[in-house]
Amino acid sequence: MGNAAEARRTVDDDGTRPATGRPVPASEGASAGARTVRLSKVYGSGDMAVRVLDEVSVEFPAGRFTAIMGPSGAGKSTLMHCVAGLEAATSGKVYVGGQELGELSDRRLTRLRRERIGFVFQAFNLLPTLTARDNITLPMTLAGAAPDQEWFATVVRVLRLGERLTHRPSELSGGQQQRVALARALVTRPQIVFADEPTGNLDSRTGAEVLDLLRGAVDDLGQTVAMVTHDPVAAGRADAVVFLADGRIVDVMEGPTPDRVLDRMRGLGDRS
Ligand SMILES: Nc1ncnc2c1ncn2[C@@H]1O[C@H](COP(=O)(O)OP(=O)(O)OP(=O)(O)O)[C@@H](O)[C@H]1O
Repeated sequence: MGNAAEARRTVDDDGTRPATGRPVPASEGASAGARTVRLSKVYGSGDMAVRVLDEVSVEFPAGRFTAIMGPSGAGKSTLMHCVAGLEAATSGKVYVGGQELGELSDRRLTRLRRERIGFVFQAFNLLPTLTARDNITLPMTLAGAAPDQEWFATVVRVLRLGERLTHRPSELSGGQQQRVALARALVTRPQIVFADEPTGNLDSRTGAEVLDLLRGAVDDLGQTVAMVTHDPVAAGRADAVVFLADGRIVDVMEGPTPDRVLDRMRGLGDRS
């Protein structure tokens, strides 16, 4: 049996067990980076209701790099936003670590987002008046917490930002700005880092560098990463690819390669 077929077997028919790139022992659920159980998201109501996510059960295992792919409009960004606590589920559950997001007050949810989730967006969202160092430590400053100096030094070393800490974003190249954005996402040691099309706006060399960084964050720092992408080459750097179509998980591919990802996407009717 091929990897993909084997991976598919891990999805329960009734969807109650999260789809994942590998079988998950029952005891491991609580240590998962993040997972959803029968997550649905409906926008609008009545005749205008659109079911964007339909009972999605998926896991982003701790210490692994998972890509999310699917045709345009499949619900990838919505899934990411729900798991990151940026949007509320219509039904079903979302867990970050062992914490179910639906149980949290707005205040605690904001805190969890700030302390336990890292974001890397296409636009780097750096503050132009702050130095690289202050941009990186911004989440801690907002939380009134002091950065763990040893961890800060590790992140800065791995991302090769040591010489750049006093520079402002306008004094940095695109790739350097992206590294600062990634450092900011990592500095709180989040449970999971979400990357939304992190290579979308970049030339191929800088894009490859960003993928190296995400891969390195997983391999060298033990980080958990979930990345939405349209790019089979980017998805090929992940440990597993979760395929969404029409708001449902249709496949999970272990050990993806760009060719296999491209084939699968064609099978889903994607021509992009
Ligand atoms: N706030 C909203 N209100 C109503 N419909 C929405 C809203 N946000 C998203 N949608 C719809 O939900 C569907 C899924 O959107 P989503 O952005 O999650 O897809 P995607 O897979 O990320 O697409 P793309 O690859 O094009 O970015 C789309 O049909 C979109 O129009």
